[in-house]
Amino acid sequence: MPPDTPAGSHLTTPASIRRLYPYVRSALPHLLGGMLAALGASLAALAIPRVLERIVDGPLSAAVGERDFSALVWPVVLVLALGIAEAGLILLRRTLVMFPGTRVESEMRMAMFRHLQDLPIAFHDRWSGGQLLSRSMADLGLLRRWLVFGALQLVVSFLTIIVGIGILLATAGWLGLIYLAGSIPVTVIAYRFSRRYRVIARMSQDQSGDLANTVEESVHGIRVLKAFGRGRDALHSFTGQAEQLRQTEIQKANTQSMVVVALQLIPEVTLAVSMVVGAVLVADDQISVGALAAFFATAAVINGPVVDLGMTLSMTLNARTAIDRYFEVLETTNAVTDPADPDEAGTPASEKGSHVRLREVTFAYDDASAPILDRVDLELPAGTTTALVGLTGSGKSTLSMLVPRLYDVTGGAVEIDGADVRRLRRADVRSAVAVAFEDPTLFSASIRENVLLGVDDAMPDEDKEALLHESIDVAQAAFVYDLPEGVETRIGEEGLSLSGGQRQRLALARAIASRPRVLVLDDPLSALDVTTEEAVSVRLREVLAGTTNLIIAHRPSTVALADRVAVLQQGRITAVGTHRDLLATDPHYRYIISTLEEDAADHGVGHLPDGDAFPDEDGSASGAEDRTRGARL
Ligand SMILES: Nc1ncnc2c1ncn2[C@@H]1O[C@H](COP(=O)(O)OP(=O)(O)OP(=O)(O)O)[C@@H](O)[C@H]1O
Repeated sequence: MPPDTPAGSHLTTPASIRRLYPYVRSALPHLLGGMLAALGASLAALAIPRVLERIVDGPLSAAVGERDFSALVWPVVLVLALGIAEAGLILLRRTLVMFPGTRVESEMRMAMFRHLQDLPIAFHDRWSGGQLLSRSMADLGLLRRWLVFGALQLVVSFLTIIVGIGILLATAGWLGLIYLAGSIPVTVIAYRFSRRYRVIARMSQDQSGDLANTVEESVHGIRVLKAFGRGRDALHSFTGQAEQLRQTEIQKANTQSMVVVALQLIPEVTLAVSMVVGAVLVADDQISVGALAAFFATAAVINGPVVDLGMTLSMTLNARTAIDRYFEVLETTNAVTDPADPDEAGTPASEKGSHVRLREVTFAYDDASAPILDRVDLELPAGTTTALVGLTGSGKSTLSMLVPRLYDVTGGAVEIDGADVRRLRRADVRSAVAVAFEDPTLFSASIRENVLLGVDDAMPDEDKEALLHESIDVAQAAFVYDLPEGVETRIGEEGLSLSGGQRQRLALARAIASRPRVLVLDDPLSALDVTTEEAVSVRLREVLAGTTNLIIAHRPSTVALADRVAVLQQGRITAVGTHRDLLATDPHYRYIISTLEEDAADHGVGHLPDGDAFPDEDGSASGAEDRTRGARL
């Protein structure tokens, strides 16, 4: 969810808009050119009445009297030229601003995407996808339309009104003053409208973000909704939100309509009053007929921007809301950053991977009152495999995410080869540590691209090819060769066209392919059937032997992959040892294992592999005896 007090809401509209400067800087010459063209068009429109005045007071009366129209030719040509110039300048304005407008939109969108990629997981925990989607798509589209049309229109309208009233005051005396008086209620109405509309515009754009989020969640979770027959409930909740948005839009339209009506009415009333006063002034010979005609023609030119003011202002306020919403994301500071003077990544402790140490690590989520991890001490010697076990919700996944610095510790330190991960470049940490998450997310790309995601782009193609097939082989994901285009097959959105076990094996292949010095596997075999699990385990053991591994285990068979086990209980590591020792000495471990065994038995998976067993510290197998004890306890 976005923050409660939106950043930028305290700013005035000009101050909020000024934040666009870095993005529109390069487009400013074009935008200013467009503005000058629009202004030129307005001036041309304002000049036409002046020519009309001369025609009416001069050649027209003579021409009508003498039926000789030759004196009208040049004035008419001038009016025509002014009209053509106005049209040409409008065209020039559109041409000048169109291209830079789309460029600004696209650059702002890319900046947002870059920032979203950079922001830590803690940010994404708080913000919904729909809100981010609507800010990077709908809001920026709105902003572009305002930049190429609304912003220019606002400035040009404002200047046209000022210059037009100035002309009226200078040329039409009392009539000019009447028009000026009419502009006072216009200003008051426009000001009150702006205050009210701004609040509704914000509400509407936030609600459409929430609606986008509901659509995204329902589409994402369509299987669950269908399976539980909850489609109707989802529709009901969607309808509620859509109705709320509709009501806000109606409120918005009503507010806009009222101001449009007022802004239409006031100039008309002003003109009616002016007509009466003008007739009296002409009758008293205080002004000429030509001057009266010029007054009405000028007033007609000014009335256009006045009547459009409601639309121009609402566009500007919508754009201001879009700017606020955009910068709320963009101005979110990243707490997980590269240090200004990063240390060089330490030399790996051994050829078999890095030495990882969690030193007095404490961690609390942003919105949590109590820490999840409390002064955790854990060492992962190079080349070893440690299984992390604990009851559900004990903080295993949380701990695993501290190693690649997806979150920063709130106390203590995570060290890789003696270096605090916060002192290293994030790219160095992430190339040293690979993670396969419990929920294997795959991208809408080919199998090859998904598996080689973490592989250095500079690696020669033939090495990449070998790595791809080796990783697929280790993860027992040979099913990919049977897909229509083998490893080039594109998998659907987030890999939904694959089964859970297939996705999990590809995620495992991806983690293995990046050849990390530290491999973190969050319950890597949870979606596999017994046979596949055994096959993967056999091959995985070979890979694990060459790196430092932390495996979160929810099945006894996953524990069996490890040399040693660490027990997480109430935010602390309470015991570390071999499975055998812990079974003998640690009651909480015995309890966990018996729970895991029961779960495994209930689901017919996760049994200890045949002919294999928990290795002892010296690598020897502890055998069936332990399994029996584990199961019994
Ligand atoms: N993003 C988050 N924001 C706030 N709290 C969270 C977040 N993620 C997890 N938690 C909380 O942290 C605690 C530990 O969660 P975690 O997922 O690390 O446990 P776990 O041991 O991996 O659980 P499981 O075995 O069920 O996967 C839980 O109480 C959970 O509610």
